[in-house]
Amino acid sequence: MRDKQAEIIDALMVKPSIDPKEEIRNSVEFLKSYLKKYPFLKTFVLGISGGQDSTLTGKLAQIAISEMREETKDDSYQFIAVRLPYGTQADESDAMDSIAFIGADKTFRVDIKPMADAAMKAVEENGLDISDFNKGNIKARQRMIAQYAIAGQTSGAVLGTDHAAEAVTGFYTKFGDGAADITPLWRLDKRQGKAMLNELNAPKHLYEKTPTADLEDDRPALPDEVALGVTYDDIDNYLEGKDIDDSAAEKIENWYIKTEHKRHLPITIYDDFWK
Ligand SMILES: NC(=O)c1ccc[n+]([C@@H]2O[C@H](COP(=O)([O-])OP(=O)(O)OC[C@H]3O[C@@H](n4cnc5c(N)ncnc54)[C@H](O)[C@@H]3O)[C@@H](O)[C@H]2O)c1
Ligand SMILES: Nc1ncnc2c1ncn2[C@@H]1O[C@H](COP(=O)(O)O)[C@@H](O)[C@H]1O
Ligand SMILES: O=P(O)(O)OP(=O)(O)O
Ligand SMILES: [Mg+2]
Repeated sequence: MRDKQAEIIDALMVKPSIDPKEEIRNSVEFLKSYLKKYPFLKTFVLGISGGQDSTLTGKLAQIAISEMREETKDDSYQFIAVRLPYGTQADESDAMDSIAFIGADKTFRVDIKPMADAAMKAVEENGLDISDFNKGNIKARQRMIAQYAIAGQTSGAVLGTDHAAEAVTGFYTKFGDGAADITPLWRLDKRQGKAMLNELNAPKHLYEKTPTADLEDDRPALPDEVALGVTYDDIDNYLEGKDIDDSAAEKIENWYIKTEHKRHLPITIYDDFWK
């Protein structure tokens, strides 16, 4: 194994293989133990896009919340699924299938288009042209603003969907979808998440679909693998300690090094990870 590969696997705590049933239970118990530690927290809030990661995170959260309700007889424990389209969303039906599979207690819908467009316009009044790529990150941050507003009103915690196969390349918007209170998938790679959804009898089309951040107007539904220049198969094999092509391994390591700043809180004078 490459030295950097061993370092990354250690940092992201990825296992070479998992028992899906066991990891489902670990995640649910983790979420429940957090609610028990902080009893003022009554809801989990999560954006549901219709993709693999939010489907899995949402299902785990709903199981945890349902068990809490059952065990405590406190009906204020609720899972809140949040639809966050930018105007219309081409794969809206997948998002609705995901919410139906999760069996979400509540579903809210916030169209982020007016607020994202207003933020763009207000910044552009300073003579700056915001690129379509940068606008994509504004959309991701507006989604997180909406989720925190809902959590603030419902004694909630915001869940994030970050997992090892995204964390390794820093493939998320800093303080956008990268901002959350609890990340139940952290440690898992993409195929391990798929195996857990299979175990949970999720509709196959929700975890066999092509992963996309779908943030750009000019390149709708751009596959993550095209944006990254490396496949999730390679990323998963790398994270599971297997040998992959040197060129793919180098790409992954370059992404990891370039995005190190995203895996830390704001840098202070005492930090030295970047030196
Ligand atoms: N999960 C997903 O699929 C998903 C979701 C959202 C975004 N994305 C992708 O993630 C990427 C996000 O773009 P990005 O990474 O350019 O934007 P970003 O906003 O996440 O990070 C860039 C910002 O980080 C800061 N920064 C950059 N280098 C730094 C450094 N060395 N030290 C400290 N701060 C630094 C700067 O403020 C810069 O504007 C895009 O490719 C987008 O498509 C993927
Ligand atoms: N369109 C969306 N509606 C609700 N929630 C969304 C939407 N797009 C993204 N999200 C949330 O952000 C994370 C990260 O998305 P990526 O597809 O990985 O970029 C996603 O899991 C949702 O929670
Ligand atoms: O985060 P999601 O749910 O949108 O999944 P994916 O990243 O696979 O699109
Ligand atoms: Mg997605």
